[in-house]
Amino acid sequence: MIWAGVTIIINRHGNVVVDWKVVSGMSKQVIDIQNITKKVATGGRQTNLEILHGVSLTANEGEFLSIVGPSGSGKSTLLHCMSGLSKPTSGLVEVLGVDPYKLRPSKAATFRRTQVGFIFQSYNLVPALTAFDNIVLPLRLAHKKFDRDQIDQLLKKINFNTNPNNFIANLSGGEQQKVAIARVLVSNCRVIFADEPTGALDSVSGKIIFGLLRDLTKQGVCVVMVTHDIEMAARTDRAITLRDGQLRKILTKPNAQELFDALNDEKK
Ligand SMILES: Nc1ncnc2c1ncn2[C@@H]1O[C@H](COP(=O)(O)OP(=O)(O)OP(=O)(O)O)[C@@H](O)[C@H]1O
Repeated sequence: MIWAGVTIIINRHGNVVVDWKVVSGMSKQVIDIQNITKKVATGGRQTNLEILHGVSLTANEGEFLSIVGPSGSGKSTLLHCMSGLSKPTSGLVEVLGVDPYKLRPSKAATFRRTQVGFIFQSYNLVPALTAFDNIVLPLRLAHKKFDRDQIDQLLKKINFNTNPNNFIANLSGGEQQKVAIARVLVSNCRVIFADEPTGALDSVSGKIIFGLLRDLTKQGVCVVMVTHDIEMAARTDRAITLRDGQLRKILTKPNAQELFDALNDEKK
């Protein structure tokens, strides 16, 4: 059904999915996932656990999208499937017009290095390198030039108040998270997937990081962020709620109360 420029889809679980692809005057669609499921093998038994049950979603350039939901609802799994890191069991994924699961390994590596950025819950830093070398690693791999002063300025901006020549093991959790964020901020990618990017940060640093991600969206970058922080999700353009591996609600320009109610309703 197409209504007022928006496609409304009822998926096989009876959930309403809003497809913004055709909204008039909106910017270009950069993420399109259709009806994805994800099953994983569990334990020693030959049984599969289905974590995602037919999730469909699109996002546009310059859009800040948040994914909220209770622990274990499938947020990280969805982000990994969307971003090309974990192939869904079924369904379609397109990022920047490309199905990342159909790329040859070398092309997939280039795509991940140059077009999309990831801020992982577990930071995914290289322990044998310093903070600075971790930040510039993707740039070096892509043979891109970088300006040391600009990186130092960025580190100052995000309150990274320790020596960037320190090795990762000698940094606090929050400092490691800032390194992971800085690595993505300098990469000039067009889509950023962030899994609880401010989870280990003090509230001032969290606000600064959110502001920097918001600035990137103003330059056309699409940011997809998993978060437990309702106040932060309330400052994104669109929030989706997930429960038991299903997309439940899509809230455009949500406010904190709406989000709280949406998550609380799900518990009833
Ligand atoms: N490889 C796996 N094998 C077995 N179970 C898994 C696997 N990956 C995820 N799960 C389970 O799937 C569910 C969803 O996990 P996921 O990490 O996506 O949830 P989440 O919403 O991101 O949780 P949180 O908010 O706690 O980070 C959880 O119950 C988790 O234990």
